[in-house]
Amino acid sequence: MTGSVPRLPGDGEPRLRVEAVSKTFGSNRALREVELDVVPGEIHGLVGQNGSGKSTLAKVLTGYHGPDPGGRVFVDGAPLRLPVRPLEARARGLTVVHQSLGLVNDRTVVENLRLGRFRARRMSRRIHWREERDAARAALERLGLDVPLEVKVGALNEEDRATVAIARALQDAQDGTGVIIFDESTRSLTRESLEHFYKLLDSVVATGTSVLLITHRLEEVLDATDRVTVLRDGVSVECGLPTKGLSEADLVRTLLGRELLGLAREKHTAPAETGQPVRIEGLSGQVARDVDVSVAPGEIVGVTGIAGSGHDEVPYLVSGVRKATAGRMWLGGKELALSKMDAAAAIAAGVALVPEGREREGLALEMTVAENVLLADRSCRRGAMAPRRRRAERALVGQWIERLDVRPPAGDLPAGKLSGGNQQKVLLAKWLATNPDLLVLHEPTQAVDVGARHAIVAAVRAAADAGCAVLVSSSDENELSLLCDRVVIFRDGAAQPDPLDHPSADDIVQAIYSGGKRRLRA
Ligand SMILES: Nc1ncnc2c1ncn2[C@@H]1O[C@H](COP(=O)(O)OP(=O)(O)OP(=O)(O)O)[C@@H](O)[C@H]1O
Repeated sequence: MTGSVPRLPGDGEPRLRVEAVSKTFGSNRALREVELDVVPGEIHGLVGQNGSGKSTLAKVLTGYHGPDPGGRVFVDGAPLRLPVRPLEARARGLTVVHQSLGLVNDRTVVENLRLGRFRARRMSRRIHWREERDAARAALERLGLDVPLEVKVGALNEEDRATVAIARALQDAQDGTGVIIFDESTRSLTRESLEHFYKLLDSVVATGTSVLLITHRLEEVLDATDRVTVLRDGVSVECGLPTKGLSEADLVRTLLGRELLGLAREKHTAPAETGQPVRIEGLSGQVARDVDVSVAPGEIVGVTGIAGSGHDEVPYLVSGVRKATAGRMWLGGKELALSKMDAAAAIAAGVALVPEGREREGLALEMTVAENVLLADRSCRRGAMAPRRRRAERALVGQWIERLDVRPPAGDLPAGKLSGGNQQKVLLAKWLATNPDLLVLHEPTQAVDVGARHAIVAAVRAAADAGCAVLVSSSDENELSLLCDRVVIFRDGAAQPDPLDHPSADDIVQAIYSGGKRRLRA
């Protein structure tokens, strides 16, 4: 099937054609003669395991990385000079929207829309704000939407943020031209704004502009895209496979090159013999109020809700990263006042937090994978003679790399050189290696591929089985269903009574909305 390109929405010249593009970093060949063909007016998925080369391809196409000699890229039939010049790519309508939508929160909507495009007056070099506002308004009008131009982006709701990001990417393309690449941009969108996002994409592709969507959410690929290209170890093993009629199992098989074992589909059951539970009582923060949750050793408890319901505040309040306004926690026979506890005190008490957004929090990107894994491990800093200690450390790092399938499996590589999903695995390894009493996870599998998700689920379950209490805050019902013994639903800051016992993903969505699960595209 490789290379055969069944074209879907529009015929004629592909909007974007990639031929034999390769990229090598040192001894690592991240892309190997990749082929890709995006036709006018389609949403085209690009999927692959962590480290398979998706972001590298997006970065080559927008000029961040120069490719190896030999490849070719065409936009609307005409060749694009390689290495790509970013301004030239933009002028040809090829733009990228990065993870987390790439917005600057403390800038206004008009500044975000026009950043990098401001036209200064010839003599005074001052920005002509009226023209900039007109251009920004026109960009939003193309989507048929109105967002206040002078408001700071950080103050917008998620739907408006998504609108601004798409309008910004769209403004350089004439109607019916151009390709917008979304590099895991839907990762941090909530369930509600995801629906809005896909409606906007439908209106974008209806004009003939095309979309290349990079994502790990396979259900999203099957729901929202017309065709999909699959990268495996830098090779495009499927090019433009129609998604209609494709099952998730087929897609997983193509992506991994093997069947996925059913391990993660089995329910986790907390061991019957447990010690004292971790009890959290009267926890309040900015949104969360008067929350009581208890997690027994060996148990995995999830917290979830719609955006703004307070569940995503819980990990940071119980780990001392944000100060609670009230609340107490009983852990390992000790009582802790959560309004006084800081992060160092939480770590000393046996709490480990794996936050979301690994680039910002938790990983030292310039340090090696091994150094990161060992950074928080209290046992490694003590005792033994240097050579013995070094051997023990090497063995420990090797075990974690193997257990979580970190790729490439090289402890001496700077963490910043790993792909996004592999960084997530290193961050998890770093905290699992501390053998915490309470492991707190926020969106633990957000950036990881389907195979790595299973490795992470298995590692978290193993920690629970060894007696750790696990608290997971997540907006992903599939993840919660795979992991959790119980799930607590949050509404308006309050934890609802009667947690769901071993719920399915649909049970969770239903409990959150008291309604059915909706498809992303009609
Ligand atoms: N700047 C860099 N220097 C060295 N190696 C790199 C660099 N960027 C990426 N790589 C390597 O290139 C390969 C592809 O990485 P890339 O980030 O493109 O993967 P990805 O498919 O986007 O993964 P993920 O889904 O985890 O984001 C990986 O082996 C990665 O370690």
